[in-house]
Amino acid sequence: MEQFARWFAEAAGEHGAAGLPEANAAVFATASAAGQPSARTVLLKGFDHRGLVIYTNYTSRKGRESAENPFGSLVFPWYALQRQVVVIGAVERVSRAETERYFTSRPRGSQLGAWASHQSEIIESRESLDARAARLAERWPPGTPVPTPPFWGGLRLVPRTVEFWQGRTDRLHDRLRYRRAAEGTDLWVVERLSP
Ligand SMILES: Cc1cc2nc3c(=O)[nH]c(=O)nc-3n(C[C@H](O)[C@H](O)[C@H](O)COP(=O)(O)O)c2cc1C
Ligand SMILES: Cc1ncc(COP(=O)(O)O)c(CN)c1O
Repeated sequence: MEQFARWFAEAAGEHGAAGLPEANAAVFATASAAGQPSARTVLLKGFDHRGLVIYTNYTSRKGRESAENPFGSLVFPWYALQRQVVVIGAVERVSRAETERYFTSRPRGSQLGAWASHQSEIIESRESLDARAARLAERWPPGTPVPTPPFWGGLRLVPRTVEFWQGRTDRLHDRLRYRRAAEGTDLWVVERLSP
């Protein structure tokens, strides 16, 4: 994760350089128990030695798939830097305390939005969504804290491999894959892959 932190800081412009817009946007892939894949963009909200954390609705497709088949992948497409990071690993839920800390930090509108959205379900119309949001805004008027929905929270991708791709001339790119030496350890084997 130290190497990830270096590249993430460069992408986000934490060294005074101009950062990429939405450097924390990544494509998150999951698969059903039957092995059917699905992918969507999410925002990375934190990372440390334990893994990478995103927040979502647990009843969404990604939430359901990562519960029935607890593996996933995150791809960071930092095109302007000719870089890509691909993380593959196990997916677990973050603790309730960690989710609540994050949910409380979100703008009130987003908090109400999380309650209003039965994410990934078919809805009748935009109006029905707006009407539900309006009812919820009355339930928790300004000044009242919005509780964390029980169906909403963090997912942590615990990396097994992290591949750092750096574009180079003639399609002879650098690809360095960090592979965990053994599950549960923080020892990594670095292997160079053919571009
Ligand atoms: C830039 C961007 C960032 C997004 N970030 C998130 C996110 O952090 N969490 C989330 O649940 N959905 C996020 N979305 C919406 C998802 O891409 C997706 O539409 C939604 O989560 C439903 O996915 P699912 O039905 O595959 O579970 C984001 C979309 C975009 C375009
Ligand atoms: C539905 C949804 N949930 C969660 C997020 C994560 O970002 P935030 O917590 O900053 O809203 C996003 C970001 N686009 C989103 O669209």
